[in-house]
Amino acid sequence: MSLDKIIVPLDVSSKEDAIALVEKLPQVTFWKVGLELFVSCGPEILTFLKSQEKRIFLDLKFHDIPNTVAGACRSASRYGVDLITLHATAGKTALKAAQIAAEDAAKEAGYPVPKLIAITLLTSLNSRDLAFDLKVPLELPEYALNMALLAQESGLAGAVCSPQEVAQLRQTCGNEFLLVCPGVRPVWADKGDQQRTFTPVEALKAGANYLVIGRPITASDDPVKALERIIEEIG
Ligand SMILES: O=c1ccn([C@@H]2O[C@H](COP(=O)(O)O)[C@@H](O)[C@H]2O)c(=O)[nH]1
Repeated sequence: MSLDKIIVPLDVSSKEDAIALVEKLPQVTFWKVGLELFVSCGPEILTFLKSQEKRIFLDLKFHDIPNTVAGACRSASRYGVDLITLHATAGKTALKAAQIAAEDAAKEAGYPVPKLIAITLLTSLNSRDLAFDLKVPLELPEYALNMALLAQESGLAGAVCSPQEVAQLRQTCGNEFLLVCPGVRPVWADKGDQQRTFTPVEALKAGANYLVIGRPITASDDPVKALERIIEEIG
């Protein structure tokens, strides 16, 4: 069912606002907790989501030295979350250490091992940003693919990529590799700061496992209708 493929970010600044959104959209089973909410209310929001039997994408995008990234993934894996993000640019040693730490911690806590997924290149960046600001001498699709392969070679379950790169990553990384796509915009929605977008239908056709769709739903005057419209479009 298409609703199972949609992850909605709780990009709000308080636990009360987050709970109100979860209650407004009871049909959503998979929620994303990102930096804004986690920094303001901490793990309490994870406890709430677990109590509602929701799946949790903990999107804190860890990026640090191997010992620190592994420690963060160890702590995060004790909450029983389903997905955790870290930046592929932390490097192979950090990604491998994070995977081992997550496996050990989840087992100790009695939870299934969360899937670690690596950020390839933020969907708010375009080719110009990559070439001129970040001074990366690779074409954007090649860079994103290299980051995904780095994650795969390090034993991670998947990657976060723009829907525009998902077909290439799916072809190279195979069907078992999880591809989670933010930067998804129905034609009627504002793109905001997202640079590399596809519609929900295009992203799923290209091979995405999950679509992260935030503001088109959560910033809409009627989030319930906006979600229904997206589900209808996906069919
Ligand atoms: O490359 C990335 C990685 C993460 N995100 C996160 O996804 C959502 C997208 O929200 P929208 O409102 O649909 O733009 C947001 O929480 C980001 O932190 C991303 O956009 N791109």
